[in-house]
Amino acid sequence: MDGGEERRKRAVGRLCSICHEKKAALKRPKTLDQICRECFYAVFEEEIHKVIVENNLFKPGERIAIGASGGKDSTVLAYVLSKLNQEHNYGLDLFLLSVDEGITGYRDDSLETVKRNEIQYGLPLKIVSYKELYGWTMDEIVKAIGLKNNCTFCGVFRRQALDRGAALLRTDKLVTGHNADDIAETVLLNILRGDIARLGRCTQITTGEDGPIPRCKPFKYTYEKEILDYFSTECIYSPNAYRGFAREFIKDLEQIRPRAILDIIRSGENFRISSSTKMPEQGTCERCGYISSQKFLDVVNDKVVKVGKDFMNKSRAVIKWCKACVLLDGLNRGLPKFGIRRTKDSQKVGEHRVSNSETTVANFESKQCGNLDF
Ligand SMILES: Nc1ncnc2c1ncn2[C@@H]1O[C@H](COP(=O)(O)OP(=O)(O)OP(=O)(O)O)[C@@H](O)[C@H]1O
Repeated sequence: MDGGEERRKRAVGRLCSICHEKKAALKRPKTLDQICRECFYAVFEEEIHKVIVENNLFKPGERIAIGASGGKDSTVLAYVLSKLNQEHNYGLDLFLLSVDEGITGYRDDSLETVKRNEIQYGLPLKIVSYKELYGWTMDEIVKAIGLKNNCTFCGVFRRQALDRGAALLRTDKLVTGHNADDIAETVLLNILRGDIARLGRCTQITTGEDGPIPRCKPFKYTYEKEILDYFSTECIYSPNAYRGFAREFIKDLEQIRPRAILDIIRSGENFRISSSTKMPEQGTCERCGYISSQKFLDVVNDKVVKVGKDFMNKSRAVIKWCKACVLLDGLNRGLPKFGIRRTKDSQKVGEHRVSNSETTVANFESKQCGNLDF
């Protein structure tokens, strides 16, 4: 093609800026390049491969659980990861891991998608359910607690359920389909909540290396818009989640300036956390015995106890419980708001205190749908 012909085709504004042959089918939000579908698939997969290699996400021989919700992100992740694993000989053993929260009309539908993916991609599937792990479905929890705080239960239980499922599969890592938009939203939410500890963690591509199972986000730099194979299913129990407002805000910013999503992630990455900032404790829950990478709560009869204080001079024993156990205990005792309600005693940002006649819990954070630190 001579220069004049090429310019003419470009002037039409419809030719793929990569192959210069086919009609452009979409405009990439990151680069604003107009490209054809075939080139899009190729660059999309190539970028994920680059992220995996440059960040040393996997080692040959590792067993990897893919958090498979049946939504668009994790479905695309399962497909792309199994493709790249074969094409580039990563040498990974891949598994689909699904958590059934027990949400009728939502997760039961998307689990059908995961079951289809099991067959299509030839990846073994493990499903763990809230009912079998905690004795409650989300439908039952919502009946007990209402719609306001149910996202806290769902987020805390899901996080632990994924860890437990990954342990059952004996996997070395868990990957999730969190994308660039999710991470930008989380950066904003953590800033809005003044949660510096989580802000530091939420932009890391791999987290929890000191916990039960490291988690990776291969889609950290991938725009939601570009994650195709779309199965848009918004959770029926989270219509008003605070995260939704952050999401809308990010979408508005993206309209004005498509790079805004990557810029917010970069801002989060560049925040420096002061060495005096107190980070959440990690360890083993003394109730369920499960290692948790989440913040632990100190529970003492009738006493307000702050995490990290010296307990030697206290007369009664301190029990360290993970968040899932505190929430579950509240549910089982008919106190569904236990571990959630904010009281006027709470003074620090993000510190919630819940009291009843037996127990007092400090430093407990109520969060809306989606963990703020994944
Ligand atoms: N029930 C679940 N079972 C297994 N993994 C899950 C489940 N829910 C969420 N995940 C994992 O966490 C990631 C982020 O979940 P989130 O609920 O934010 O959904 P999302 O951004 O809509 O992603 P998706 O489109 O994959 O559902 C998912 O991509 C998936 O890897």
